[in-house]
Amino acid sequence: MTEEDPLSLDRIRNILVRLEDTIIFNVIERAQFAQNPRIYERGAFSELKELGFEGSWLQWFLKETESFHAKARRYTSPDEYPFSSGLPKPVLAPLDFPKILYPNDINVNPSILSFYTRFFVPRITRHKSLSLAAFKRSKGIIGDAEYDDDGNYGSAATMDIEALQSISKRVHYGKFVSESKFQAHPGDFIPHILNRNIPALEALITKPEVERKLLQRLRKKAITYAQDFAPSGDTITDSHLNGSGKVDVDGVVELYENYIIPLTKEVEVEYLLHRLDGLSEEEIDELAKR
Ligand SMILES: C=C(O[C@@H]1C=C(C(=O)O)C=C[C@H]1O)C(=O)O
Repeated sequence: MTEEDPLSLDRIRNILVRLEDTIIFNVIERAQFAQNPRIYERGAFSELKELGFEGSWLQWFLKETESFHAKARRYTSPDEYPFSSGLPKPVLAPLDFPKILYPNDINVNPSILSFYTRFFVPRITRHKSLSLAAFKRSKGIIGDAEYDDDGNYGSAATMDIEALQSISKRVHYGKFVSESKFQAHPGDFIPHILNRNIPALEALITKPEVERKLLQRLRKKAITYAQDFAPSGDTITDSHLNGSGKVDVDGVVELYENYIIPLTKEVEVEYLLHRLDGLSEEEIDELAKR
């Protein structure tokens, strides 16, 4: 609310760079626990059914957490999106945010939640799940009981929520990126919006060099953050190389390359497809001349 130019593309990109650190550290924190697949299964906890909640442990954690955040007006901010529906109204009047984004109801959190629980959590917790299985075997526990579950349901779900919220913020920032690019060259976008030419819009918003540099920077960050720095200042262990690092470096890079970046671009294009909704032909012509 205090930025001179809230739609500066450089400023928006700097926010995306900072969110890389947040996402990596949230992934490191989640990777300290086993997969605990039970917390993602709907109806797996009879205790929740007795409370009248039919979803998964994580969905219950999300609903309870986001209900409080909704009362505290978190979701009146244009860069915060809930995963749950049916949330209570804020107890405070919404802040008078400047109207930076064009009105829209784009929320891709259902896709983020599905990808995160089905593909990403098993990937980043693999190391911890395997070491847990080895420990259980040493105690004579074999078969399915060896794997995946260390009972840290509350800690794992808490870390999941932090990771999901940071990924959601990052992906939905695609709206600010799109508004910035649209306002810089509306005439480039308008014909393709009117023709709903999605490939042309994708080509206009895609910046391969920005993506290439991002993935390079991300790998360096993940390797650095994954290292265990000896307390006495001895040589740094290359734990990320022998697989015992605090984070799956390839997993973080692939998360961005195969999911976060493509989904961000889907949000950018979806936002553009609705950027002219409700405008008259004269208003669109005026925009095209700018
Ligand atoms: C976010 C932008 O738009 C696109 C998406 C990117 C991403 O998700 O990291 C990077 C570059 C672009 O292809 C941008 O131009 O900065």
